[in-house]
Amino acid sequence: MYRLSCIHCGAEYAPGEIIYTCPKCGHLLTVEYDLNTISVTRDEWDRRPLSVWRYRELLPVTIKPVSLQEGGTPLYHLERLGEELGLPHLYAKHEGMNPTGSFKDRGMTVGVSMALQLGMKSVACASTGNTSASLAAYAAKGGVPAVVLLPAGKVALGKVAQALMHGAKVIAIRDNFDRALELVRELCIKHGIYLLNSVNPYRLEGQKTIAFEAVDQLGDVPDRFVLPVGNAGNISAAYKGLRELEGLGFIDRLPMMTGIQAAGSQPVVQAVRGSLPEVVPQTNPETVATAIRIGAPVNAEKALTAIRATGGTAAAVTDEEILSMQRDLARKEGIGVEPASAASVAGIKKLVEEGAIDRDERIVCVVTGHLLKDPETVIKQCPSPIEIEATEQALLSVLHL
Ligand SMILES: Cc1ncc(COP(=O)(O)O)c(C=O)c1O
Ligand SMILES: N[C@@H](CCOP(=O)(O)O)C(=O)O
Repeated sequence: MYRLSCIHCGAEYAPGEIIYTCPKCGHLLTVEYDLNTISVTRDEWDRRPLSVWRYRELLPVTIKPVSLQEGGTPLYHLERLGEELGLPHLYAKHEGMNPTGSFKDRGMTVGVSMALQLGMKSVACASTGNTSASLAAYAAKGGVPAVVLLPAGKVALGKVAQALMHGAKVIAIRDNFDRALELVRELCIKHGIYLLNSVNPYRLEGQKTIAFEAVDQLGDVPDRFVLPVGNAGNISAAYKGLRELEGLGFIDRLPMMTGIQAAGSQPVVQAVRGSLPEVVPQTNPETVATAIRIGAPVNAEKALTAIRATGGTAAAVTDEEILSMQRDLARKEGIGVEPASAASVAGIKKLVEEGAIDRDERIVCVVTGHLLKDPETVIKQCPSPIEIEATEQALLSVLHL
């Protein structure tokens, strides 16, 4: 049993209402379960395969879900990087291993299922790339048409390719992501299209399962949970999920929620570090990590609560620090991620250098999207392949043998 409730004024709404913010005060909504009526045990969950749907008692979907087998992603112990940083308990949860290569699939399996459950006939989103790739795939699976709005020229190649190939109507606007989101919100409200950005509280329900899985894989609550922050939905979702586990008595403490942004796009970091009551939007965000090139995060209010209520923190990393960590993850750990994803681990490195982290902490960094999402940024950082004549002599010569 669940209802929608406003995170600000507490007004409650029936689950079937197609609303994204509180009609009374305009603030964000959340899905609230009556935890007393949830009778599942941790043992029951443990007997099911690791996946978003292992946790179905804490998800709002009552129909057969639109699924591409999302979740169940690996949790890697970063042994080499951890040793270099003096962090023996450093882990990465590789969300790039989801069906379309990012954590968005956890949200979309729930979001597109809810679209069908609520009788919606079409779906839409604005995107820096991954949301559109995921929505396009899940809409295809669910048999609903999808419209996606992208900031022209600022979306990584792999993501555009996915949205196009899965058959979404792809529209590139001559402005940034924040404007695309404003436009698509208006479009959806005026034309009865189901909005599947993270302002949709049901979509975030799927994303909270990243934290559930991490706790199950680690066998305990990490001391710190680190996420790259763009629109700030993921950090909010993870915190909400962990609160629910606490409410059910499955865990007895919360990790320090830690958000990492790019130096050129860091409104949440500025609010946290400046102890501001709310996030001040940034008008011209810029970073090589295009996935988190977002100046006006819609979930800022939820994210600030997550960070502040858990004694967490936020940090900004430069593009060079992001790319350097992308290379380190690839070359020292064999983990291929896109730039925004490397930001979480780069942020931990920075916090270690600042002396802000206890080295014995058990730290889970969420690495959010796959290396192949943004091949152009990869190619720019690497030497070209060595082209030779097809002879043994030429081969031995370039190998200095
Ligand atoms: C790869 C990647 N990492 C991180 C983020 C940031 O997540 P959020 O917007 O939930 O803060 C996004 C998109 O939002 C993303 O695509
Ligand atoms: N990085 C995101 C930006 C949109 O965020 P959302 O969580 O509100 O959908 C993307 O991949 O588009």
